[in-house]
Amino acid sequence: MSMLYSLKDNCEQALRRDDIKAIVITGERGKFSGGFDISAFGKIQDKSIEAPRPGFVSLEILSDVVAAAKKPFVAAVDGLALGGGLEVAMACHARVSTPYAQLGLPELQLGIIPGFGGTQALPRLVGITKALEMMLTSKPVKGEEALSLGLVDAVVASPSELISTARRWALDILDSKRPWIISYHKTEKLEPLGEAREILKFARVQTRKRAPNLKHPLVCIDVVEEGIVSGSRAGLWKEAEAFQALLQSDTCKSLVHIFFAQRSTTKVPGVTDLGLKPRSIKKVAILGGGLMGSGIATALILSGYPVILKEVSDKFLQSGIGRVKANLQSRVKKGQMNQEKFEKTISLLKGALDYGSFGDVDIVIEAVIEDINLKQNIFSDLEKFCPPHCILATNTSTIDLNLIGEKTKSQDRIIGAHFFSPAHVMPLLEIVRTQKTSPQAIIDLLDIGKKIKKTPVVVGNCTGFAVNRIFFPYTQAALLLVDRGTDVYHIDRAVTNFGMPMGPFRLCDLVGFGVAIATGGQYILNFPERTYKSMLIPLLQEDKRSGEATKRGFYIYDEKRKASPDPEIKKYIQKAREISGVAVDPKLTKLSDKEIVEIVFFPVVNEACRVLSEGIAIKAADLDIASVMGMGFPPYRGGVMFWADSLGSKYIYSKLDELSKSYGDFFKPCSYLAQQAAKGAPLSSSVAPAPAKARL
Ligand SMILES: C[C@H](O)CC(=O)SCCNC(=O)CCNC(=O)[C@H](O)C(C)(C)COP(=O)(O)OP(=O)(O)OC[C@H]1O[C@@H](n2cnc3c(N)ncnc32)[C@H](O)[C@@H]1OP(=O)(O)O
Repeated sequence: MSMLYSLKDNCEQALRRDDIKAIVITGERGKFSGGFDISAFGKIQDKSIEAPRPGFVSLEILSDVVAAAKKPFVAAVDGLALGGGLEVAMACHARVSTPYAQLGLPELQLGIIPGFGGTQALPRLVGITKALEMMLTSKPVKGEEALSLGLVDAVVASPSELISTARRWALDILDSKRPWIISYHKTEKLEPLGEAREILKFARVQTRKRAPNLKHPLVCIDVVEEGIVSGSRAGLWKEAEAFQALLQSDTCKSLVHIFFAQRSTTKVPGVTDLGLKPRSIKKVAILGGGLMGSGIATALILSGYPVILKEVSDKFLQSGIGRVKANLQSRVKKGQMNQEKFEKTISLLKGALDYGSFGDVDIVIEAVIEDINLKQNIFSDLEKFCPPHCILATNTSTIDLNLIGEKTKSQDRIIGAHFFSPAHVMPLLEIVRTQKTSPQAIIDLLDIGKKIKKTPVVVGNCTGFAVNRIFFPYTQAALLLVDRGTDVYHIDRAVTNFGMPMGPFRLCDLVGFGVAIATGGQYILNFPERTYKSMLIPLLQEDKRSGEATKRGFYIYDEKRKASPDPEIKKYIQKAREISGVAVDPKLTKLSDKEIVEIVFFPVVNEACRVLSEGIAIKAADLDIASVMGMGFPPYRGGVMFWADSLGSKYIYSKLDELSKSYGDFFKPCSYLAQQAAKGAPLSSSVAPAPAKARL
């Protein structure tokens, strides 16, 4: 906040001083500004600091001091100019940037709208369509594009020329050699009113479709409209008031939590605080060219890692390489990659049918089928053929790492690198450590994760690790409901309306029942007391309905992969009930959406509590990130634990307790949840790590 006051003081002082003719605003160390201090949001929300009065920055400083100044202001932009940073730059009379500068208004991803005049200045500089696109997607533009859009006035070839060019530009404005432009008064880029209204209407329709649960993108559109219809001064007022109101919203609180939670996943006590440096990884080997292996290979070569892809036969190898090529081709088709980059990237991939070229690999990632014996043999081979420093990683999604490494003496370099399918697209990387995994191996994998642009979450070793373990009860609860009378499609609708990308049954179809049954087997083995055994999936599977790949599962699929409900499903449900001896419960046939969401997600919360209290997850915020990035839990609800805390541990405990009395131990609240509820404490309070022997 003090930064804003000093900006005002410095500007006013510069305007008073006779020896200053013009002002250049720039940033330090190659960065203009990342915007308003997001950590202050929480302090404003809990009232430990006072929010600046509405309009203090946008009207009193940027509009009335900077834009209205009698001396020219020019922004010299290098590196990032985001949010409030870009808004300061847009208040200036011109902007000069470097080619690599990134300019954007990403406030919407924090649940707010630009609050320092951005909703008014940006449409006037780049037109309404582009301004809305930049704000609604939160995506920045680079120097050259900013120049072609009119967001900056000049791009210098190198950062060394930035300040001198900006100074010259400011003096040229003073000497009337260049125009003196007040962004808020510019109108020529604004589309005529009728057209503007059409653009805004279209944007509203799209926004409602894309984010039906979110209000703030619509508020942003309203505020832009106010400026177009009633002038930028009115727009600035409306923006200031809306900004203050949105700052207090649950959506903003949740998204700010996600922002910091995402950045805190790389801070692992006892690992990242030891002063270790990541070792250089020059060569990676991947075992298995299936869906996962080829996705991982794609992610790695896209970030410049040379990769050897090993398969058991030439046929499998060629199809693995083919999959990687197809992944890259899809980028070429979307215009995200040119042919030259394609050739360069694919040249980093080499195929292998034996371990001959493994003598100098720095990390191996095993991605073969989930077969314990096979994995054990592979790891003992790896120990023979790879150098002693080589990290031995497995992409298993459920199997205990201690079992996988049982036949080796390399337990310190065995680690889990659990990617999510499709691995080159999904942002999460679950890094699994055992009691023996060395901190250096974790540091190296964290570094690879950062380079391939994944968000890593470091977790302990157990069946299902963190993500799969907490989401297993999700499908289980849904099956329990269906067995007792709730409609399959109502469950999927309720869960999708809540904000998940798809409901549990549509997800099952997508993943395929083979995987669901295999994972289920692991759970029955390891957590028998809380695994719900429905016959529905095995019955469907028996009838060759295995999900989307077979065009039939809980839904039926047309040629374009469009899913439609299938009335036939009732037949299977009836049969499943008969086999299990389960009766329809009339209460469960008419549940509200809210009740469905609670019954499906509270067991997820319960399992997340176990994962946390057993020390599998380091902190609750990691589970929030795991749920958002691994399963698509809506980020604007803050992740599974944050959402649970917004409802309260007491409430969740009482609901689960009630459900367990009617429907069994599947719902039984775990001791950590019971203990937090008894204290009335949040579930995300820090927990003392479980004793080492409790961890696998
Ligand atoms: C009124 C206005 O309209 C309101 C606003 O301006 S809201 C703010 C708008 N700005 C943003 O949303 C930008 C948010 N920041 C980012 O997107 C990214 O941090 C970035 C692109 C600036 C840099 O990314 P990257 O180089 O990967 O570094 P990253 O790890 O994210 O950030 C470095 C550190 O700066 C912190 N940080 C970055 N931007 C911050 C901000 N605006 N406020 C507070 N802290 C910030 C991060 O939390 C992180 O802290 P840590 O080292 O303690 O974990």
